[in-house]
Amino acid sequence: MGDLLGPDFPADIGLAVSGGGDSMAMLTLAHNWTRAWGVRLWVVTVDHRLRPESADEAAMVARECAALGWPQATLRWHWDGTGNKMDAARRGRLELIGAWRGALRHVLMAHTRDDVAETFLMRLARGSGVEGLSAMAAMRRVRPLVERATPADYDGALPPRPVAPEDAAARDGFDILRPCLDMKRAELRHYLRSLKGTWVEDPSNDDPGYDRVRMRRLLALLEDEGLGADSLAATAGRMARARQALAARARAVWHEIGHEGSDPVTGAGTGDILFDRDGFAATERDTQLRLLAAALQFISGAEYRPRAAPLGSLLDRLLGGGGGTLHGVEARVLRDRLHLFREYEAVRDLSSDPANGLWDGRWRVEAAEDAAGLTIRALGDAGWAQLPGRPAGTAFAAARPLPALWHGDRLLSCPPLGFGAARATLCPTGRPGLTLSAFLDSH
Ligand SMILES: Nc1ncnc2c1ncn2[C@@H]1O[C@H](COP(=O)(O)OP(=O)(O)OP(=O)(O)O)[C@@H](O)[C@H]1O
Repeated sequence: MGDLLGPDFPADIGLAVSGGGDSMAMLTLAHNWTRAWGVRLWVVTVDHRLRPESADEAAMVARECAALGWPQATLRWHWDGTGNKMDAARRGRLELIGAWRGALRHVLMAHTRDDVAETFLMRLARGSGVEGLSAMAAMRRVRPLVERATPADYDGALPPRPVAPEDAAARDGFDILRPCLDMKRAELRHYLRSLKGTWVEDPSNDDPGYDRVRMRRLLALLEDEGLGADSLAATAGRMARARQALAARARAVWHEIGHEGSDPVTGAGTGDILFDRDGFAATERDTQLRLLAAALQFISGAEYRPRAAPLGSLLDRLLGGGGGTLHGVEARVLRDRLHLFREYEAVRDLSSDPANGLWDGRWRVEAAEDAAGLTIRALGDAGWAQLPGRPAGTAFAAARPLPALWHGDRLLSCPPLGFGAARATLCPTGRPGLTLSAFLDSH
């Protein structure tokens, strides 16, 4: 655990505990560990309210935490009935935990080696490549989705809040740590049983309607044939290392042929990504795809990598001298460069108050004067027409999606083009100062 947290780990650590065997075992392990290290645990349980027993399960976690002496909160989730239920629950859980965690920098989750093996099989069934077959990392950064928010519907204790919204803890999101990745589910259960610990069996873990449950059953059959969770997880681990090597190669190519966030002529920060056309064309296809996928996610802030088929066809079009849009990004060939910028359609209707967090999830815009009555909207056609002159080097199409400060219909400022007195800070995927190079690292 200490290895995962690093040498200067904080005194307060979050723990996501569902009441299932894995996370109850993690709670017990962490409890014993804290004795040696003087760490305080803050436990969170999300009651998804999808099964009648879920409230009792959360209450069981609350009782166990009270007995151990750790503060616990139960956050209630409301499903709006849209999307895939399990996927929606997982996202909703992360959002609620993000709002709950306050100033906590780390939240521990009890994913196990079996989870890695099941995920590997699920991805194999979809024909995934190195990316999808890579084992989940022991640490994953979650970007700040709901800065400064407090969960609306909860019981129990909330961790300390950040002192100011500008605090790094509030700004940079938090890390999910997975200390049980090298442990097997059976080991954790054995550990709990021997300590006479309590846990609940979630009946949906036996529902063959779920892919994961079917893979768990398949894994049990494979295990009998000598192809078990250990070997699958080991391969997934090797895939993760291969993926890191490929990412390192992409980063090296990026440093040779890439240009970030700046207008080719004025140097102003536009958040666009450009590649030298010849250098890009001379790069091997895997790296081209990796760079393109990273650039699309970096610009749009999308949580997921674009799908392989549309990504491949966008790459083919670019290599053939054409362009296209994907993932909320427009890609074009511009003389000797490939130019990727935010798709105007994706931001055309976004309007926000300068005081209200990030515009388009990636721009912080500060007005020079009193911001009352001002809005941030895309420059658009109307803003372009109000610019005092043609911005040197920025094409109309790439300028339209840039953030601008408006007073009604009057354009006051478009900071990325150097027009007006407002200031803008680019925060790709919600993180100020994130570079594509660093993004490729964690990608
Ligand atoms: N409802 C929840 N409330 C709090 N944390 C949760 C919840 N569901 C999952 N988690 C966290 O995410 C981890 C992985 O979730 P997953 O759904 O894969 O759980 P699992 O493998 O069934 O584990 P468990 O037996 O602990 O429920 C859990 O071990 C736990 O740390």
